[in-house]
Amino acid sequence: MSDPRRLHIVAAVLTRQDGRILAATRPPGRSMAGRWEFPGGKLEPGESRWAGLCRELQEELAVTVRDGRPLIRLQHDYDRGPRVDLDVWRVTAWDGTLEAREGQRFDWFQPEALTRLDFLDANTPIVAAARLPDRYLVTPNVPPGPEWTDRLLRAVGQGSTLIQLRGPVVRDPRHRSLLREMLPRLQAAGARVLVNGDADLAREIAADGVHLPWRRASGLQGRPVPRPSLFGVSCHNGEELRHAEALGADFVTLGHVRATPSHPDTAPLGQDRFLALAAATRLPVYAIGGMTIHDLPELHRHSIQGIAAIRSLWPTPD
Ligand SMILES: Nc1nc2c([nH]c(=O)n2[C@H]2C[C@H](O)[C@@H](COP(=O)(O)OP(=O)(O)OP(=O)(O)O)O2)c(=O)[nH]1
Repeated sequence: MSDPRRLHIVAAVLTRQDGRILAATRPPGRSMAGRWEFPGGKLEPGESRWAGLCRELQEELAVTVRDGRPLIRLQHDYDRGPRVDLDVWRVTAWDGTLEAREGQRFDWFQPEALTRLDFLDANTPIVAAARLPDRYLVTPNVPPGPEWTDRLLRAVGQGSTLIQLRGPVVRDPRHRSLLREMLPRLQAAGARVLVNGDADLAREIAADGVHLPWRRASGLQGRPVPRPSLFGVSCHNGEELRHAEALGADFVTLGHVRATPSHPDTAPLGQDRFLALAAATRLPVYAIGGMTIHDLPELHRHSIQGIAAIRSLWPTPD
Protein backbone atom coordinates (compact mmCIF):
# COMPACT_ATOMS: atom_id res chain seq x y z
CA MET A 1 0.00 0.00 0.00
CA SER A 2 2.92 2.35 0.55
CA ASP A 3 4.49 1.91 -2.93
CA PRO A 4 5.38 5.52 -3.86
CA ARG A 5 4.85 4.83 -7.59
CA ARG A 6 1.22 3.97 -6.93
CA LEU A 7 -1.27 6.86 -6.89
CA HIS A 8 -3.24 6.94 -3.65
CA ILE A 9 -6.83 7.85 -4.65
CA VAL A 10 -9.50 8.66 -2.08
CA ALA A 11 -13.08 8.39 -3.30
CA ALA A 12 -16.55 8.51 -1.76
CA VAL A 13 -19.68 6.42 -2.08
CA LEU A 14 -22.18 9.10 -1.04
CA THR A 15 -25.20 7.26 0.32
CA ARG A 16 -28.52 8.98 1.07
CA GLN A 17 -30.95 7.97 3.83
CA ASP A 18 -33.19 6.37 1.19
CA GLY A 19 -30.29 4.16 0.06
CA ARG A 20 -29.61 5.94 -3.24
CA ILE A 21 -25.96 6.33 -4.18
CA LEU A 22 -24.22 9.09 -6.13
CA ALA A 23 -22.15 8.27 -9.20
CA ALA A 24 -20.51 10.78 -11.54
CA THR A 25 -19.01 10.77 -15.01
CA ARG A 26 -15.36 11.67 -15.51
CA PRO A 27 -15.21 15.24 -16.82
CA PRO A 28 -14.32 16.05 -20.44
CA GLY A 29 -10.59 16.37 -21.01
CA ARG A 30 -9.57 13.86 -18.31
CA SER A 31 -8.36 10.33 -18.92
CA MET A 32 -11.27 7.91 -19.46
CA ALA A 33 -13.65 10.90 -19.82
CA GLY A 34 -17.36 10.09 -19.80
CA ARG A 35 -17.04 6.83 -17.87
CA TRP A 36 -18.61 6.53 -14.45
CA GLU A 37 -16.71 6.79 -11.16
CA PHE A 38 -17.21 7.81 -7.56
CA PRO A 39 -16.16 11.38 -6.72
CA GLY A 40 -12.62 11.73 -5.42
CA GLY A 41 -9.04 12.11 -6.55
CA LYS A 42 -5.37 11.99 -5.64
CA LEU A 43 -4.27 12.37 -2.05
CA GLU A 44 -1.80 15.24 -1.70
CA PRO A 45 1.61 14.72 -0.04
CA GLY A 46 1.32 14.82 3.75
CA GLU A 47 -2.48 14.93 3.68
CA SER A 48 -4.53 12.53 5.82
CA ARG A 49 -6.98 10.23 4.02
CA TRP A 50 -9.97 11.93 5.66
CA ALA A 51 -8.68 15.43 4.89
CA GLY A 52 -8.08 14.43 1.27
CA LEU A 53 -11.57 13.00 0.95
CA CYS A 54 -13.13 16.17 2.39
CA ARG A 55 -11.06 18.40 0.09
CA GLU A 56 -11.94 16.39 -3.04
CA LEU A 57 -15.66 16.48 -2.28
CA GLN A 58 -15.53 20.20 -1.62
CA GLU A 59 -13.65 20.79 -4.89
CA GLU A 60 -15.78 18.51 -7.07
CA LEU A 61 -19.25 18.77 -5.54
CA ALA A 62 -19.17 21.81 -3.21
CA VAL A 63 -20.19 19.78 -0.14
CA THR A 64 -18.67 19.57 3.32
CA VAL A 65 -18.40 15.97 4.44
CA ARG A 66 -19.61 15.32 8.01
CA ASP A 67 -19.59 11.55 8.46
CA GLY A 68 -18.09 8.54 6.75
CA ARG A 69 -15.96 5.45 7.16
CA PRO A 70 -13.63 3.33 5.05
CA LEU A 71 -15.57 0.94 2.77
CA ILE A 72 -13.09 -0.90 0.53
CA ARG A 73 -9.47 -0.57 -0.54
CA LEU A 74 -7.98 -2.18 -3.60
CA GLN A 75 -5.23 -1.79 -6.16
CA HIS A 76 -5.56 -1.67 -9.93
CA ASP A 77 -3.02 -1.32 -12.73
CA TYR A 78 -4.45 0.34 -15.84
CA ASP A 79 -2.98 -0.82 -19.17
CA ARG A 80 -0.55 1.90 -20.21
CA GLY A 81 -2.13 3.98 -17.46
CA PRO A 82 -1.75 4.71 -13.78
CA ARG A 83 -1.32 2.16 -11.01
CA VAL A 84 -3.84 3.17 -8.41
CA ASP A 85 -4.51 2.37 -4.77
CA LEU A 86 -8.24 3.08 -4.48
CA ASP A 87 -9.23 3.98 -0.94
CA VAL A 88 -13.01 4.24 -0.99
CA TRP A 89 -15.18 5.53 1.85
CA ARG A 90 -18.91 5.33 2.56
CA VAL A 91 -20.07 8.90 3.21
CA THR A 92 -23.46 9.20 4.90
CA ALA A 93 -23.65 12.86 6.03
CA TRP A 94 -22.64 16.12 4.39
CA ASP A 95 -23.63 19.78 4.37
CA GLY A 96 -24.32 21.94 1.34
CA THR A 97 -26.07 21.59 -1.99
CA LEU A 98 -24.38 19.42 -4.57
CA GLU A 99 -22.95 21.23 -7.59
CA ALA A 100 -21.05 19.72 -10.50
CA ARG A 101 -17.97 21.95 -10.23
CA GLU A 102 -15.78 20.19 -12.78
CA GLY A 103 -18.14 19.74 -15.73
CA GLN A 104 -19.03 16.20 -14.66
CA ARG A 105 -22.52 14.73 -14.73
CA PHE A 106 -23.83 13.14 -11.55
CA ASP A 107 -26.99 11.40 -10.43
CA TRP A 108 -28.43 9.31 -7.61
CA PHE A 109 -28.99 5.62 -8.33
CA GLN A 110 -30.68 2.69 -6.68
CA PRO A 111 -27.84 0.35 -5.64
CA GLU A 112 -28.86 -2.32 -8.19
CA ALA A 113 -28.91 0.25 -11.02
CA LEU A 114 -25.18 0.94 -10.50
CA THR A 115 -24.41 -2.42 -12.13
CA ARG A 116 -25.77 -1.10 -15.46
CA LEU A 117 -23.45 1.94 -15.66
CA ASP A 118 -20.18 1.93 -17.61
CA PHE A 119 -17.87 2.33 -14.60
CA LEU A 120 -14.07 2.53 -14.78
CA ASP A 121 -12.45 -0.91 -15.04
CA ALA A 122 -11.24 -0.93 -11.43
CA ASN A 123 -14.69 -0.23 -10.03
CA THR A 124 -16.53 -3.56 -10.21
CA PRO A 125 -15.69 -4.55 -6.59
CA ILE A 126 -16.36 -0.97 -5.45
CA VAL A 127 -19.85 -1.10 -6.95
CA ALA A 128 -20.40 -4.42 -5.16
CA ALA A 129 -19.22 -2.93 -1.86
CA ALA A 130 -21.50 0.08 -2.39
CA ARG A 131 -24.52 -2.24 -2.83
CA LEU A 132 -23.81 -4.35 0.25
CA PRO A 133 -24.63 -3.71 3.94
CA ASP A 134 -22.22 -4.35 6.81
CA ARG A 135 -24.24 -7.21 8.37
CA TYR A 136 -24.77 -10.53 6.63
CA LEU A 137 -27.03 -12.91 8.51
CA VAL A 138 -26.56 -16.62 7.86
CA THR A 139 -29.45 -18.77 9.05
CA PRO A 140 -28.76 -21.66 11.43
CA ASN A 141 -28.43 -25.14 9.93
CA VAL A 142 -31.62 -26.46 11.55
CA PRO A 143 -35.17 -27.07 10.29
CA PRO A 144 -37.06 -23.76 10.12
CA GLY A 145 -40.10 -23.11 12.25
CA PRO A 146 -43.08 -20.93 11.31
CA GLU A 147 -41.64 -18.20 13.54
CA TRP A 148 -38.64 -17.77 11.23
CA THR A 149 -40.27 -15.12 9.05
CA ASP A 150 -40.93 -12.83 12.02
CA ARG A 151 -37.48 -13.39 13.46
CA LEU A 152 -35.82 -12.66 10.14
CA LEU A 153 -37.97 -9.56 9.67
CA ARG A 154 -36.77 -8.39 13.07
CA ALA A 155 -33.17 -9.00 12.02
CA VAL A 156 -33.74 -6.94 8.86
CA GLY A 157 -35.11 -4.13 11.02
CA GLN A 158 -31.89 -4.30 13.05
CA GLY A 159 -29.74 -3.81 9.93
CA SER A 160 -29.10 -7.35 8.67
CA THR A 161 -30.31 -6.51 5.21
CA LEU A 162 -28.36 -9.30 3.52
CA ILE A 163 -29.51 -12.81 4.44
CA GLN A 164 -28.18 -16.21 3.44
CA LEU A 165 -30.72 -19.01 3.76
CA ARG A 166 -28.96 -22.32 4.21
CA GLY A 167 -29.60 -25.80 5.53
CA PRO A 168 -33.02 -27.50 5.58
CA VAL A 169 -34.96 -24.33 4.72
CA VAL A 170 -33.50 -24.46 1.19
CA ARG A 171 -32.44 -28.12 0.95
CA ASP A 172 -35.65 -29.79 2.05
CA PRO A 173 -38.57 -29.41 -0.42
CA ARG A 174 -41.03 -29.74 2.45
CA HIS A 175 -40.16 -26.15 3.41
CA ARG A 176 -40.92 -24.65 -0.02
CA SER A 177 -44.22 -23.10 1.01
CA LEU A 178 -42.57 -21.38 3.99
CA LEU A 179 -39.78 -20.20 1.69
CA ARG A 180 -42.22 -18.80 -0.87
CA GLU A 181 -44.19 -17.02 1.82
CA MET A 182 -41.10 -15.66 3.60
CA LEU A 183 -39.05 -14.41 0.66
CA PRO A 184 -41.26 -11.58 -0.69
CA ARG A 185 -41.87 -10.33 2.84
CA LEU A 186 -38.15 -10.10 3.55
CA GLN A 187 -37.54 -8.40 0.20
CA ALA A 188 -40.37 -5.92 0.81
CA ALA A 189 -38.74 -5.08 4.15
CA GLY A 190 -35.54 -4.15 2.30
CA ALA A 191 -33.51 -7.36 2.53
CA ARG A 192 -31.62 -9.13 -0.22
CA VAL A 193 -31.91 -12.89 0.23
CA LEU A 194 -29.33 -15.37 -1.07
CA VAL A 195 -29.74 -19.14 -1.36
CA ASN A 196 -26.85 -21.27 -0.17
CA GLY A 197 -25.51 -23.75 -2.70
CA ASP A 198 -28.29 -23.79 -5.29
CA ALA A 199 -28.42 -21.28 -8.15
CA ASP A 200 -31.39 -23.05 -9.79
CA LEU A 201 -33.46 -22.70 -6.65
CA ALA A 202 -32.38 -19.06 -6.30
CA ARG A 203 -33.73 -18.37 -9.81
CA GLU A 204 -36.89 -20.42 -9.25
CA ILE A 205 -37.95 -18.54 -6.12
CA ALA A 206 -36.71 -15.11 -7.37
CA ALA A 207 -34.09 -14.79 -4.64
CA ASP A 208 -31.47 -12.03 -4.95
CA GLY A 209 -28.56 -14.33 -5.58
CA VAL A 210 -26.56 -17.31 -4.47
CA HIS A 211 -23.85 -18.03 -1.91
CA LEU A 212 -21.57 -20.98 -2.57
CA PRO A 213 -19.56 -22.94 -0.05
CA TRP A 214 -15.95 -23.32 -1.19
CA ARG A 215 -16.36 -26.94 -2.36
CA ARG A 216 -19.10 -25.83 -4.80
CA ALA A 217 -17.26 -22.73 -6.01
CA SER A 218 -14.00 -24.62 -6.56
CA GLY A 219 -15.38 -26.53 -9.58
CA LEU A 220 -16.80 -23.47 -11.36
CA GLN A 221 -15.29 -21.41 -14.19
CA GLY A 222 -17.55 -18.37 -13.89
CA ARG A 223 -20.51 -16.82 -12.12
CA PRO A 224 -23.52 -19.10 -11.59
CA VAL A 225 -25.89 -16.09 -11.75
CA PRO A 226 -25.51 -12.90 -13.82
CA ARG A 227 -25.41 -9.43 -12.24
CA PRO A 228 -27.32 -7.72 -10.74
CA SER A 229 -27.96 -11.01 -8.86
CA LEU A 230 -25.44 -11.30 -6.06
CA PHE A 231 -22.83 -14.06 -5.87
CA GLY A 232 -20.88 -14.72 -2.69
CA VAL A 233 -18.26 -17.39 -1.93
CA SER A 234 -17.02 -18.79 1.40
CA CYS A 235 -13.20 -18.57 1.50
CA HIS A 236 -10.60 -19.63 4.04
CA ASN A 237 -7.20 -18.86 2.47
CA GLY A 238 -5.45 -16.84 -0.24
CA GLU A 239 -5.85 -19.42 -2.99
CA GLU A 240 -9.61 -19.55 -2.48
CA LEU A 241 -9.80 -15.75 -2.50
CA ARG A 242 -7.97 -15.62 -5.84
CA HIS A 243 -10.35 -18.20 -7.32
CA ALA A 244 -13.37 -16.20 -6.08
CA GLU A 245 -11.92 -13.11 -7.81
CA ALA A 246 -11.40 -15.08 -11.03
CA LEU A 247 -15.01 -16.31 -10.89
CA GLY A 248 -16.26 -12.72 -10.70
CA ALA A 249 -17.76 -13.09 -7.23
CA ASP A 250 -19.35 -9.96 -5.78
CA PHE A 251 -18.05 -10.66 -2.28
CA VAL A 252 -16.57 -13.31 -0.01
CA THR A 253 -16.90 -14.44 3.56
CA LEU A 254 -13.46 -15.09 5.06
CA GLY A 255 -12.83 -17.11 8.20
CA HIS A 256 -13.26 -18.43 10.56
CA VAL A 257 -11.62 -15.56 12.36
CA ARG A 258 -12.18 -16.83 15.92
CA ALA A 259 -12.80 -20.28 17.34
CA THR A 260 -16.53 -21.10 17.09
CA PRO A 261 -18.66 -24.07 18.17
CA SER A 262 -19.57 -24.71 14.50
CA HIS A 263 -15.89 -25.38 13.58
CA PRO A 264 -14.45 -27.22 16.58
CA ASP A 265 -11.78 -29.08 14.53
CA THR A 266 -10.12 -26.35 12.47
CA ALA A 267 -7.81 -23.68 13.83
CA PRO A 268 -9.12 -20.12 13.50
CA LEU A 269 -7.26 -17.66 11.24
CA GLY A 270 -6.82 -15.15 14.04
CA GLN A 271 -7.05 -11.40 13.52
CA ASP A 272 -3.60 -10.75 11.97
CA ARG A 273 -3.85 -13.47 9.33
CA PHE A 274 -7.43 -12.48 8.58
CA LEU A 275 -6.48 -8.83 8.02
CA ALA A 276 -3.48 -9.75 5.84
CA LEU A 277 -5.64 -12.00 3.62
CA ALA A 278 -8.43 -9.42 3.43
CA ALA A 279 -6.00 -6.67 2.44
CA ALA A 280 -4.68 -8.80 -0.43
CA THR A 281 -8.02 -9.37 -2.14
CA ARG A 282 -9.87 -6.81 -4.22
CA LEU A 283 -13.30 -8.17 -3.25
CA PRO A 284 -15.53 -6.94 -0.42
CA VAL A 285 -14.91 -9.18 2.61
CA TYR A 286 -17.23 -10.23 5.43
CA ALA A 287 -15.40 -11.53 8.50
CA ILE A 288 -16.99 -14.76 9.74
CA GLY A 289 -16.43 -16.88 12.84
CA GLY A 290 -17.36 -15.58 16.27
CA MET A 291 -18.02 -12.05 15.01
CA THR A 292 -20.47 -9.60 16.60
CA ILE A 293 -21.57 -6.06 15.80
CA HIS A 294 -19.00 -4.86 18.35
CA ASP A 295 -16.29 -5.90 15.88
CA LEU A 296 -17.62 -3.56 13.19
CA PRO A 297 -15.73 -0.34 14.08
CA GLU A 298 -12.35 -2.11 14.01
CA LEU A 299 -13.20 -3.98 10.78
CA HIS A 300 -14.34 -0.76 9.12
CA ARG A 301 -11.08 0.89 10.14
CA HIS A 302 -9.38 -1.74 7.95
CA SER A 303 -11.77 -1.19 5.00
CA ILE A 304 -13.51 -4.53 5.61
CA GLN A 305 -17.16 -4.70 4.48
CA GLY A 306 -18.54 -6.09 7.73
CA ILE A 307 -19.47 -9.26 9.60
CA ALA A 308 -21.25 -12.45 8.60
CA ALA A 309 -22.74 -14.30 11.54
CA ILE A 310 -25.27 -16.87 12.58
CA ARG A 311 -25.58 -16.63 16.34
CA SER A 312 -24.91 -12.97 16.99
CA LEU A 313 -27.24 -11.65 14.25
CA TRP A 314 -30.09 -14.14 14.80
CA PRO A 315 -32.69 -12.47 17.03
CA THR A 316 -33.92 -14.42 20.01
CA PRO A 317 -37.63 -15.33 20.04
CA ASP A 318 -39.97 -12.86 21.78
N1 LIG B 1 -12.10 9.56 -8.37
C1 LIG B 1 -12.05 8.31 -8.77
N2 LIG B 1 -10.96 7.84 -9.44
C2 LIG B 1 -10.99 6.54 -9.84
C3 LIG B 1 -12.10 5.70 -9.56
N3 LIG B 1 -11.84 4.47 -10.09
C4 LIG B 1 -10.62 4.54 -10.67
O1 LIG B 1 -10.04 3.63 -11.24
N4 LIG B 1 -10.08 5.80 -10.53
C5 LIG B 1 -8.80 6.22 -11.05
C6 LIG B 1 -8.93 7.10 -12.27
C7 LIG B 1 -7.72 8.02 -12.17
O2 LIG B 1 -6.62 7.32 -12.74
C8 LIG B 1 -7.50 8.13 -10.70
C9 LIG B 1 -8.21 9.35 -10.16
O3 LIG B 1 -7.39 10.41 -10.14
P1 LIG B 1 -7.92 11.87 -10.49
O4 LIG B 1 -9.40 11.86 -10.67
O5 LIG B 1 -7.28 12.85 -9.59
O6 LIG B 1 -7.26 11.92 -11.84
P2 LIG B 1 -7.41 13.08 -12.83
O7 LIG B 1 -8.83 13.53 -12.79
O8 LIG B 1 -6.36 14.08 -12.59
O9 LIG B 1 -7.27 12.29 -14.14
P3 LIG B 1 -6.03 11.77 -14.86
O10 LIG B 1 -4.80 12.31 -14.16
O11 LIG B 1 -6.13 10.26 -14.79
O12 LIG B 1 -6.29 12.35 -16.21
O13 LIG B 1 -8.09 6.97 -10.11
C10 LIG B 1 -13.22 6.22 -8.88
O14 LIG B 1 -14.23 5.56 -8.62
N5 LIG B 1 -13.15 7.52 -8.50
